[in-house]
Amino acid sequence: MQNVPEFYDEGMPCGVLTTEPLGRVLDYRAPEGGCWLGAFVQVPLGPRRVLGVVWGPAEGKFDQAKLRQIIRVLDAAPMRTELRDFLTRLADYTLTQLPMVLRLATRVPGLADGPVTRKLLFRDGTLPDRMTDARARVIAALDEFGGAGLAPGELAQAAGVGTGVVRGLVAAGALAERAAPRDQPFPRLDPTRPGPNLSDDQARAANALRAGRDGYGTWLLKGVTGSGKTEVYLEAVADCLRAGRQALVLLPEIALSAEFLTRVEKRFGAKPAEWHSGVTQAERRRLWRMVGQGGAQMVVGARSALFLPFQNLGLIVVDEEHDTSYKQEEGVFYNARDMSVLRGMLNGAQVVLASATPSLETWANADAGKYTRLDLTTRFGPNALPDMAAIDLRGQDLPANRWISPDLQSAVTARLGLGEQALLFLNRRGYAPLTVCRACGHQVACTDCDARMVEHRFLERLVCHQCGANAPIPTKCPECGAEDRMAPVGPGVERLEEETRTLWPEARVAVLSSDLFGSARALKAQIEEIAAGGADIIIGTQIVAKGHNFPHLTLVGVIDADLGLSGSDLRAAERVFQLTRQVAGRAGRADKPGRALIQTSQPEHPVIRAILSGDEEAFWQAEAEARRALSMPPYGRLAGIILSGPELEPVFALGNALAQNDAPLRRIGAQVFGPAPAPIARIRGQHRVRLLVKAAKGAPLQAALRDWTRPQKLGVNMRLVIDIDPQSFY
Ligand SMILES: Nc1ncnc2c1ncn2[C@@H]1O[C@H](COP(=O)(O)OP(=O)(O)OP(=O)(O)O)[C@@H](O)[C@H]1O
Ligand SMILES: [Zn+2]
Repeated sequence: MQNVPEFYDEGMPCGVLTTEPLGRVLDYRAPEGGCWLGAFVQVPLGPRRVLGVVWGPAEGKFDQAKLRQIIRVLDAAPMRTELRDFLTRLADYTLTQLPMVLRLATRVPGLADGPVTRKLLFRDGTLPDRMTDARARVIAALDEFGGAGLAPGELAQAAGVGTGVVRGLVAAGALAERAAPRDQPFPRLDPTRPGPNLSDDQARAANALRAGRDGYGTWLLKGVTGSGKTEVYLEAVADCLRAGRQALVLLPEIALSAEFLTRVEKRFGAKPAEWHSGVTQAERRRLWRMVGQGGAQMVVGARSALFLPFQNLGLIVVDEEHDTSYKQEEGVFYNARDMSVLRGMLNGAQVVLASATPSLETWANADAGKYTRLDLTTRFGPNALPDMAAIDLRGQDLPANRWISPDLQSAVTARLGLGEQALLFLNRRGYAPLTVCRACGHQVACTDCDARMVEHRFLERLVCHQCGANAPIPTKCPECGAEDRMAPVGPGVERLEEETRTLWPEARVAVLSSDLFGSARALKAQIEEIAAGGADIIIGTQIVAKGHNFPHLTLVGVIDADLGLSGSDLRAAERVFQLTRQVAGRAGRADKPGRALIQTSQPEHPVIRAILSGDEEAFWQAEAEARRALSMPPYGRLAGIILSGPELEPVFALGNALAQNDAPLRRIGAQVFGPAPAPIARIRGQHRVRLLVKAAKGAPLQAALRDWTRPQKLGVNMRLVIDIDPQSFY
């Protein structure tokens, strides 16, 4: 964007990108007082007022005399060039309309509100004649906030006193009330505070990051579970803050992680700003404005934090970078991990991808020298990695409807005897994955989806995991009408809990599954209670694998390691490897050694062998070879095409038309596979058909896909979605 005017005087034509799906920039006249390039504005569109951003010069395609005027400039820092470039590049890469992407960057409550002030309390220099403990706490709380004001209620809460104490200080003249902007800066983090003493490995990694902090570069920080990756990247955060720049740390399941916030507070003296769905609207508005003005130094967030309007972003950390939740699979299909690298490049910021079990994509980029790899090979402190062993289920005497083998049972009993915790891992929510009629064999399925209904005994309902529909648990077969012959088949965590309570009636059992808690807050509280020793046996789905520290936990039992292996998914092996090693890595993180027992019917399977041997490099080498041989990602490129609509036939016809008119793809040497019914052929009543496009790594895939799909007309209510670099194939 060269030679673009930075400011538009009143009446000057300029181009505005709105969040309406129009597919182009519209021309308007600059408002009274003019406007900056990048300004957030309100513009008239037909009879409505819509949100937009001043994107550049007017396109000049309209009658300039008839241009309407921008209604007003919103009270927010103009969007910076880097962010506008980022949104444009992301839209091009993901083949999404730019307005859809702009929506991701403006999803904040109260953006259109005018400047709002409220009454806040500030220190007035004097101290009251009569000091009490409570009063001292209030003064200290305000000082800790670094000169910013607080509302009376917030101040009382921060100090842990009643509002009467605060009112008393106002009356005594020690606090003054002043009108101040509603959104106040976040407490200052102090990056000059000394960090912990680092191990040699950690210090080496931290120094390498320090040497590269002055511009763009991507690092893979690969450290075994419990090696202290967090401490290493917090050093990079400290360097970034010292340089006066802002840091962003992306975490999966940030809403569940109080521990991370406490660690930051211990390191820098204040908590970072948080951005995720569990944060109140008022806090989201405050954060969004403050990152734009430099009033927030460090943000911890979910993937959407990548779209925040940072004033001067110097570092992006993607923790647990292999985590599948970084891929958004609705609306705009993007991978926050890959897009972090793009944003880092455009911002001249350092990017750190951290994981014990990196994705093969990242491993390969490090292998090819595009990313710099840093290794932490041992756990921090005296602890070793857990000892791992398989339990061969073929040799175990397991009665019907039982999943805990005798070997695993005695191992758990032994740990409980020592007062330690055990974790049983099963990646299946609910009570039983199938409800089957014993008379006719009928399996209860969702009426709107191609999916079996999952029994949730906690809810006393059958639930569809695709669309969330639910129904009572039938006593009579909906197919043959037989009474009382419906039976649950297979285990889910709720059923495993039942078995656990039978085997260890005295033990305190905690089940961690996202659907068992009414709120993220309740789930977070349960996680903290477990960490404090408030349970003997923990039963969990994949949420337990994500970076938690449970100091009393010394034994991990994986109930069914074969669960993900049979899938035809490109990444099935990689996923099983990552998840199992991550879960195992929860054991023995404090002073007592840990052990992980893996129940499997195929202990000779190469993936199971790789999990047990701990020879991770050999695993990645073998995976890399297999993918290279097939030119599959990361050594080739894929795009998924998902067609859907209320009637199957026109959806399939569209798929066939695409497959037959594949010249634009052939021109770049790409191949198209399909159409085929999607593995889940119907969701919410919509029939789904897939095609898969495969291209060589350097091929101009996006341009070809655009040329290929553009001529096709979609019927009523039909959808065509392109998923670049697909992660799931359902
Ligand atoms: N230099 C250090 N000084 C003191 N304690 C440390 C240090 N490094 C790590 N620790 C402690 O070791 C534990 C593990 O560290 P951390 O959680 O950072 O590991 P990790 O590599 O992120 O693990 P995972 O990948 O399993 O989540 C934590 O309790 C942390 O406080
Ligand atoms: Zn359904």
